[in-house]
Amino acid sequence: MSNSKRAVPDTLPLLRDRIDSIDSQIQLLINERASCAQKVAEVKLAEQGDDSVVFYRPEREAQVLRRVMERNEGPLGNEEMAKIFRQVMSSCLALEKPMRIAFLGPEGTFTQQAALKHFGKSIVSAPMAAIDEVFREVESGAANYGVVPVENSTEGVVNHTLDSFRDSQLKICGEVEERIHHHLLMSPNINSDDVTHIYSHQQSLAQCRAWLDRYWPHAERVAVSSNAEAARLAADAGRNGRAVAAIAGEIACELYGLLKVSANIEDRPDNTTRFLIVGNQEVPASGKDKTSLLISAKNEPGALYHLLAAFERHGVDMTRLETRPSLMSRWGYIFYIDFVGHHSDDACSTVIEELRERASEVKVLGSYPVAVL
Ligand SMILES: C=C(O[C@@H]1C=C(C(=O)O)C=C[C@H]1O)C(=O)O
Repeated sequence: MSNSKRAVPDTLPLLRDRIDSIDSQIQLLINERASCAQKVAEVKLAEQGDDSVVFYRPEREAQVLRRVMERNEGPLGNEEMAKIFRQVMSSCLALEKPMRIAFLGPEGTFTQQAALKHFGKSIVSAPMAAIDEVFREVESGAANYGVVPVENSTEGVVNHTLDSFRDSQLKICGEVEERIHHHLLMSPNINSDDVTHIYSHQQSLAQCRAWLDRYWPHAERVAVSSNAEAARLAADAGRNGRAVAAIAGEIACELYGLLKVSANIEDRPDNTTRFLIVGNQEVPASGKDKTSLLISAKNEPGALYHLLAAFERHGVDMTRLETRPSLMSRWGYIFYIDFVGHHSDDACSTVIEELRERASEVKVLGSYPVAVL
């Protein structure tokens, strides 16, 4: 006992020396990596030319991160290690020019959180007021990519996002999943007993419905444009002595200086939202991909059955099917289908060909790497 006590002051400086020396090696290696990435960028510039050059390669980044996770032996966990490499790549890419990423804002939304998770922190993030504005910002070239929510495990599909693909030529370049934790937030200068209204986005109110019924049955639920906006309104109200609460996530809580009165109030502990990355790029196969299609079916008996049969015939695994009204004809429908694989894979391209024979329109919204983080 007394020996090990005496050993600590001797080993602590030694361990710290060792850490210092490892850090300087890591730093050298990171810069060596960054120089390599710069050279890759020069090659891309020479090959593609000034105007059309695309530095960001989603399939390559997914492969790098998957390899990091595969070879990881700990003690750091796979995801933790991948997050570190995520940021290293983000910094390397930003050496060219930080990418401008439009997302469903305002500042502090889960979509912003998803954008940072997918691209790392070395980006310029551009909050947009609505999902179709995110699409427009990318279509006009003002932003390199956009991030929009597409489905939540508790509340289902985000219709605005699916509908935006009807008239857009943008491609899906990636997906990212985010565990969604909601908190009840209030301004520190109000009394929770006085609260009569709870603000949040309609999706978040729905994801906390049972909790609200149980603990706040008499508070009026007010749907606003985003949960970050709800947090901003609650902070504003608090400054004016009005007792309003908000349901929002961690970054909105910090951003608006609110007090977390109840944490993790979502009804389902596995509450997860999936987001899509949209851009102007066709992403080559990464080895583990997904494809999204938009299909306008002919209005005839068995139309959906025949579409689905093509997947079964060629052993392609369909992961999602959503239906939206077509708007072109009354009671006509558009189907959104996700399946495992890249549209250039043999089985997938055969399925797409067969769907084209049956449907009035088949639009490949994109093939993209399955979310790594
Ligand atoms: C370096 C490259 O360009 C970018 C940077 C990457 C990286 O830092 O590893 C990976 C893919 C691209 O987004 C590349 O294409 O290899």
